[in-house]
Order: sequence, then C-alpha cells, then structure tokens
Amino acid sequence: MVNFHRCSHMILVADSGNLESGVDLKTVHGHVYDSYREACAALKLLEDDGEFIAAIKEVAILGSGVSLRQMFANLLISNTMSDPLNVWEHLWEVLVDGILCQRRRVLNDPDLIMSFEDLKQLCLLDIDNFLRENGKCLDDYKCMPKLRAENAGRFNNILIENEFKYDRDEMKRLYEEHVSNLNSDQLDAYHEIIGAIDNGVGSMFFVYGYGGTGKTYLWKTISYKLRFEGKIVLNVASSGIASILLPGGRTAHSQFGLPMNLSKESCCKIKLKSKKAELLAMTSLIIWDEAPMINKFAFEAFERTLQDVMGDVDPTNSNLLFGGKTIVFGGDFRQILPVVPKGTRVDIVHATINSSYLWGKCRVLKLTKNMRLQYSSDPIENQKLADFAKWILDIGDGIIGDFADGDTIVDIPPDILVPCTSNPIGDIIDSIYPNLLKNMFVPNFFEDRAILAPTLEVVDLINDYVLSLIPSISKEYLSCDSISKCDEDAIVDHRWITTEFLNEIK
Ligand SMILES: Nc1ncnc2c1ncn2[C@@H]1O[C@H](COP(=O)(O)OP(=O)(O)OP(=O)(O)O)[C@@H](O)[C@H]1O
Repeated sequence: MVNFHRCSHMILVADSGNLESGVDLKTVHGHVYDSYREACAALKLLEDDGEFIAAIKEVAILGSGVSLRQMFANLLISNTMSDPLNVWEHLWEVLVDGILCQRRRVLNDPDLIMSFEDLKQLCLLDIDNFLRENGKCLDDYKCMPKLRAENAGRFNNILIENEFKYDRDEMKRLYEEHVSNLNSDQLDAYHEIIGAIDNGVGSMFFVYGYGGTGKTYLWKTISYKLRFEGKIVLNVASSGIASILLPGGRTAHSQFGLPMNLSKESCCKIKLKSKKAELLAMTSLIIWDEAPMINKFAFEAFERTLQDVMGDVDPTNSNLLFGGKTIVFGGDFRQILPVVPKGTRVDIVHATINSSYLWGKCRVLKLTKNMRLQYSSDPIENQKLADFAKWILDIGDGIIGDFADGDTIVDIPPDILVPCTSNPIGDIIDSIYPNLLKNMFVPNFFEDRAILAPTLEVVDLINDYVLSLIPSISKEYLSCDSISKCDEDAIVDHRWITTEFLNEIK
C-alpha cells in the first residue's frame, strides 16, 4: 500500500525546498493543516479526487446506499482521497440513498420527512460504524464533518426519534401565531420558563390559574417554540382526558413509569441507560398539567429518578433540583385533589403537591385573566358568563354559602337547576337530550351535549334508561382499549390484559 503520509511530505518538501519544519510544511496561506496530505490538497499539489467521485456515482447506478457508504468508508481507511471533504460534498446526496426509506420502515411512518441535515448525520453515523468495524472512527478524519454528540443516541432510540418528527415549519408558524396573542400574565410566565431552560440549572414552576385562564394555550406556545427549535418537550397530565388536550400529550404515569401505589420511597420505573433515560437526558422541558390531582409522592419519585438519570450523565447533576431539568407544573387547587382512600380532609391536604418538600423550591406563576370569556361576541352573554365564572370561583375560594357542621351549603340559582319530578333521571335526559327520538338522527346532536356522572354505576343507570327509550335492538361495541407498553419492565405479561378485561374494569 502507498504511504500517503510520506508521499505528501515529500511533495511538500519538493515544492517548498524546506527540509526542516513539519509545522511550516503544513502551513498554507497562514493556516496550519493537521496533515501533510491536507496541506498538499490546499496547495492543489495532489490530483483531484474526480476518479473516486466518478467511481462511486457509477456504482450508485446499480449498488445500494449501504454498499456506497461502505465504499466511502474504505476510501477513508485506505487514505486514498486527497480531499475527503470535497468528495463528501460532491457525493453526500448519493451516499444517503435508502436512508429515508429505512427510517420510514423503522418508525412505521410512511410520510416521514427528514431534513438534509438529519439525512447527512445518519449517513455519517453509518460511515462511522463501518470505520469502527475497522478500528477507526470518523473523528480520526479531522477534515470530515462531525457527528453531533446528541445524535449518537438519537437515531438508535425510537422514543427520541418520535420527538423529532414534528414539522418544524408548521411548529414555527403555530408558535408565531400563538406568541403574538399571549396576554401579559402568559407572557411573563413564558419569559420566566424560557429563561430557566436557557439557564439549565434546574427549575420548578407552578403555573396557577383557574379554568379558562389559558394554561393549555401557554403549554402549546412553549411546546411549539421548543419543537421548532429542534428541542424536546414532554407534555404530560395527571389524567388521560387532560393529556389529550396537550400537543403530543401522555399521562404522567405512562410517560414516566410511575408506580400505581406510591409511597415516600417510590421511584419511577426508568432504568439508567435505558431508552427512556436517554430521552429524559435529551429533554429540555417537562410540562405536567393538572398537577394538584396527583399525590405529592409522584413528584418526589420523579425528582429522585431524574437526579439518578441526570447524575448518570454528569455526577454534578445529582445535586440539582430535578437533575437540572426545568419542570413546569400547572393546575388549579380548586379542582380535583388527590384521592386518598378513606383519608380525611387533612390527609388529602397533606397529599397535595404544595405539601411536598419540593414546594419551597417552586416558583409560582399566576394566570388571572379568563380568556374563555374574552372571546364571546355577545356582550349580554359575556356578562352572564362573567357572573357565572365569578360565582364558581367564589365557591372554590369558600367565600360563598353557609358553613354548617363541616359542610358548606350553597344556594344554586334555579335557572341552572333541572326541575325535578318523580323521575329524576328522565328529567335530566329530557333536559339535556330534548326530543331524543326525533333529534337522534341530527348530525352533531350528541356531539354538543354530555351528562357527567359521579360514578360508573350512575353512568350505567343513565345509559340503560336512554337505551330503553330507543325502540330497536341494542348492540354492544367494545372500545379498542389497550394497555400502555410503557411498563415494559413490569412483571405483568401484557398478553393477559385483553380488551375484554379492560372494558370490564369498574
Ligand atoms: N392568549 C390567548 N389568545 C387567544 N385565545 C386564548 C389565549 N389564551 C387562551 N385562549 C383561549 O381561551 C380558551 C381557554 O384557554 P385554555 O384552554 O388554555 O385555558 P385553561 O387554563 O387550560 O383552562 P382549563 O383549566 O379549563 O383547561 C381556549 O379556547 C384558548 O384557545
């Protein structure tokens, strides 16, 4: 094999007449190159690599992308190219062949779109793998583009890859549309949160606002911004119904593997160096909506887990709040509080997030403007809604009603009560679904109305009553409930948990 290092050295010596200094020989137009070969290339003393470019393009007509990348790696190993970067720049569009198709298959997403930057990175990763099989790596070739550190784990981790699937142009458009609408409270909260992410020392926020003050709108604005910048934001909520309102939302239990039975010592089911741990390490922000609904042990378990996960990346993170991550909780303490079986009022208060030792480190941001009301066009309707919203808030704040024996008695205005006869369920159904038999074929009739019930037994009662009114044979359709695969490490065999079983849970 030709010793290109020595050849290049000799060419430079011959060209410059300088027999002494290696550094001088490697200096071309004031720039010190890493090798004689690169210095030669800069002086255009070597033949150009046209033959290699032509050869690979020729092979590309029949060969697969994999074989082309392997060929390029072999050329690097044998040191045959005078200017590998130039060859790469001429050929990368050929070398990435097949990568997009492969990603679409792996991610099961036939419409996946990848940026040129990501395609190049995947191609370099492949070349790096070939080089490593031969005891080399891309870093050995200083002139070649670098693999971005964050990409090393990303392309092998479907959880991370999924978080990069957002259409960045669309995210940018939505972000710009939303951020220009934020009210002053939302804007203050927005700046605080973004500032903390940039700081990277670990911050905990609680965005406190009653229903309609624009918490979800704020989550969306921040998520759009981070996703358009190519960062990861995980949106979770304490309940499944709230999680579907968040962009890319999931329940906290499923996303973080929180145990069902929480205790002071609980930890999340996330193993160090696992795919989930890699995802958390790369995450810039975690938004956790409806936080007051969950026992404080869940947040404490999550904080310990994050310290472990981030401490594994860098030991100094183990002492930072949430391992150095920024976490934003949100919710309204007037709404549902944690369920403590057979617990007293004191037990429930002790179980909420603001009784946790973490609360002292939490910065509370308040949203106070009801954005739901601002957007009705009818001023009379607006006033009615504003009065109703104030009345609900006053109940929540405990400043309305007579306090008697530990209970508060509140007068409900008659206009929002359903007049009751001897058949209360029938009265409710007549009020919510008037002329049911006639209207049931009207599109959107059921979409615009709902009856909320406190227990599943009452739901069954109402369903049975409605079905008894409809004169045809009923047929039962099972929903397609399935168990989340997040608890992959749990001992439970997922095959035991059938759709029928899930539908029977009361
Ligand atoms: N800055 C804003 N500009 C325009 N519309 C807004 C803004 N903030 C919120 N909204 C709208 O106001 C309504 C209520 O906002 P949002 O759902 O975000 O409130 P929320 O605090 O999450 O309410 P809840 O606690 O009931 O879920 C939504 O229709 C939302 O689109």
